[in-house]
Amino acid sequence: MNQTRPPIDQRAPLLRMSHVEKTFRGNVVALRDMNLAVNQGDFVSLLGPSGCGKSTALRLISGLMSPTSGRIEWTGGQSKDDLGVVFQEPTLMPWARVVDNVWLPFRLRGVPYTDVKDDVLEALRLVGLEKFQRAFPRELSGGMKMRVSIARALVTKPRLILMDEPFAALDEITRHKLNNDLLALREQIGCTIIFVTHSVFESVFLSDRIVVMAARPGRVIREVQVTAPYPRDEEFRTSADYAAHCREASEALHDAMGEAA
Ligand SMILES: Nc1ncnc2c1ncn2[C@@H]1O[C@H](COP(=O)(O)OP(=O)(O)OP(=O)(O)O)[C@@H](O)[C@H]1O
Repeated sequence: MNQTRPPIDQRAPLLRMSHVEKTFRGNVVALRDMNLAVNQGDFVSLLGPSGCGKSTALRLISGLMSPTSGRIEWTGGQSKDDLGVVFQEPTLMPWARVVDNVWLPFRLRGVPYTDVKDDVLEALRLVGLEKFQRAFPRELSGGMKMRVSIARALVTKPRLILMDEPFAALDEITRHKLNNDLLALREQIGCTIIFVTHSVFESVFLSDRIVVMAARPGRVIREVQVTAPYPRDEEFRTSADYAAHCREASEALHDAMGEAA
């Protein structure tokens, strides 16, 4: 099913971080006065130098950690079905078949496989792996393992998918392919994504909003909107519009690095 997304300035609010601070033991201020509003259907990239708090922001949103101060609020409150998470490593269970890895979020909630078989197979179809449902992770390439991880994140149809540098460890060609496929997937299911990356090129290709962060303390210093329409394909990757957005995001990143103490 293809989803139509409202224009970027007309989307309904989903999540808001207001004046969030996170201080770790030893007085490490990972984030200070972090403000971020995410709306339904957004593809937001968090782009910034190493140590600027991108992963900390994701962990706070996921509820794995609590902020030292400030608020993180979900429209309509948060439930356990609201989040899917994809990490840099696919984190699959090596002893379990693909289909059982994707069933995991349901299994953890005590939902039998037979109740959600259609959802599991649909998630595998969306990532192009329906023929590999009986395979074990060791039989798959790095890109295929990442697709399983993405299928597991979206199988419960979460309101928000968090992706922490999911393609950083993959070769360039696989990464481009997965970037293309992720956008196609988003067109089909209309999900909202927060995507952490170090790569200006990847952030411009994927996102409609790039939130540029600076370090020490981690905070948002600028937002770049990528106004190019979707679907985006190889033609966009070689266009003047893409190059112009990459330049704008690079300059913002350069400023962010200059702002680090
Ligand atoms: N559990 C922790 N205890 C202490 N300090 C931490 C902890 N987690 C993160 N930090 C510190 O907080 C800061 C932000 O870390 P974080 O991993 O969020 O940055 P990042 O932007 O995701 O970095 P990278 O791009 O290198 O993954 C860093 O200075 C890091 O050392």
